[in-house]
Amino acid sequence: MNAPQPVYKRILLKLSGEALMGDDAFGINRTTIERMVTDIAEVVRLGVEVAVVIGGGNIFRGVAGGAEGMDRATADYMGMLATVMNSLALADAMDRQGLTARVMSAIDIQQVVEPYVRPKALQYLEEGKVIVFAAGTGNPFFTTDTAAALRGAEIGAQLVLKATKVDGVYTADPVKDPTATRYTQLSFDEAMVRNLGIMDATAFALCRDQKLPIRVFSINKPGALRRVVVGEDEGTLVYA
Ligand SMILES: Nc1ncnc2c1ncn2[C@@H]1O[C@H](COP(=O)(O)OP(=O)(O)O)[C@@H](O)[C@H]1O
Ligand SMILES: O=c1ccn([C@@H]2O[C@H](COP(=O)(O)OP(=O)(O)O)[C@@H](O)[C@H]2O)c(=O)[nH]1
Repeated sequence: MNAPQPVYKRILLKLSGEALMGDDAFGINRTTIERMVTDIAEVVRLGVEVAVVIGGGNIFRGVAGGAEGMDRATADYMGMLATVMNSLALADAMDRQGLTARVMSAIDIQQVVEPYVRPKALQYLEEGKVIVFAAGTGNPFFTTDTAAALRGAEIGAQLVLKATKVDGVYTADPVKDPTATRYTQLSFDEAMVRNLGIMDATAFALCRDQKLPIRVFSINKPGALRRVVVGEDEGTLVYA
């Protein structure tokens, strides 16, 4: 029997910063990042064009305790810099596994990474390189989930994949409410009306307006990314 073929040509993968910690209390866990890259390499080798947006919650978050008493915009810029660090680590791990990765930053930091230039990003994707979008949207008061929606729409991705600690969207936060049940699929309107905390409303609204579906799935489930890419039922689909 032939191996299943990908149903998407181009995807935008959002990796939670916190997931990079693995079981550590802070920072980047080597085994975890290598496992994530192995999963990404598998779908790249299926011929899928992959762009990644990575969060920064494992290092710094503008709204977290460590930022209490700080100016919000300043704290958010620190959060964006945290995503640059994660992006460098991720791209390095990709290069070590034989992928060609390019980091593009939404804020100017040219000695470290190249700036985000849309035509250049499209060219890299066509060449089979993996892009890591750093520094979120480049604006305070936003999140990397919104950056994933924005970049996903800009590069013409067919799907945004949100890889996170939970295995889908639940009726309530499953970490806090053990009676919560998982949706197989739901509409953006439903997700927003029910105020489901899995993603912020800005990200949901942008994807809804652009008719860009999102699939939420577990980052800890080996092979889950490949299953999503070949169209198997995995996690939760949020659709317009
Ligand atoms: N309705 C919900 N369904 C699933 N997860 C939810 C829901 N509401 C809140 N969450 C929380 O959202 C988190 C996933 O978002 P993510 O951005 O990856 O995490 P973080 O913000 O911690 O980096 C999950 O760990 C989960 O606890
Ligand atoms: O467009 C953006 C993206 C991120 N951030 C800041 O960067 C932090 C880390 O990103 P995020 O919380 O989205 O990471 P994740 O939850 O995925 O780990 C956020 O808390 C914000 O402070 C920001 O200001 N603008």
